[in-house]
Amino acid sequence: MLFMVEMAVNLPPDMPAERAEQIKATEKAYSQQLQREGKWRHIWRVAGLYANVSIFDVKDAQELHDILMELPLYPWMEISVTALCRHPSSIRSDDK
Ligand SMILES: O=C(O)CC1=CCC(=O)O1
Repeated sequence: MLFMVEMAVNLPPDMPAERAEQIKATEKAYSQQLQREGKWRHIWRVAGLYANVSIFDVKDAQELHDILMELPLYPWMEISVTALCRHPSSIRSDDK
C-alpha cells in the first residue's frame, strides 16, 4: 500500500544543539535504511519549511504506523497520513 506522509518538525528552541544533531543523524540513518529496503520510496523537502513530504510503500497501515512510531524525531513531529492508489492516467508501470 502507498501512503503520502507529511511530517513537520518542531524541535524546542532550548534543545542543546549537540542533542538535536544526534537525533537528526539517527533519523537520517533510520530513513536511509528504510529507503534501501524500498519501504520509504520518496522523501522531498517542503521548500522553506522544516518539513517533508514522503511516499511509503508498505504492507498495510499497521506497518506504516509501526515505522512512524520509531522515528527518532517522532516526539517533535506533526504527521499527517493520506492513503494513495493508482491514478487511471498514470503511465508508470511501477505505480500500483
Ligand atoms: O528533515 C526532516 O524532514 C525529518 C526527516 C525525516 C527523515 C529524515 O531523514 O529527516
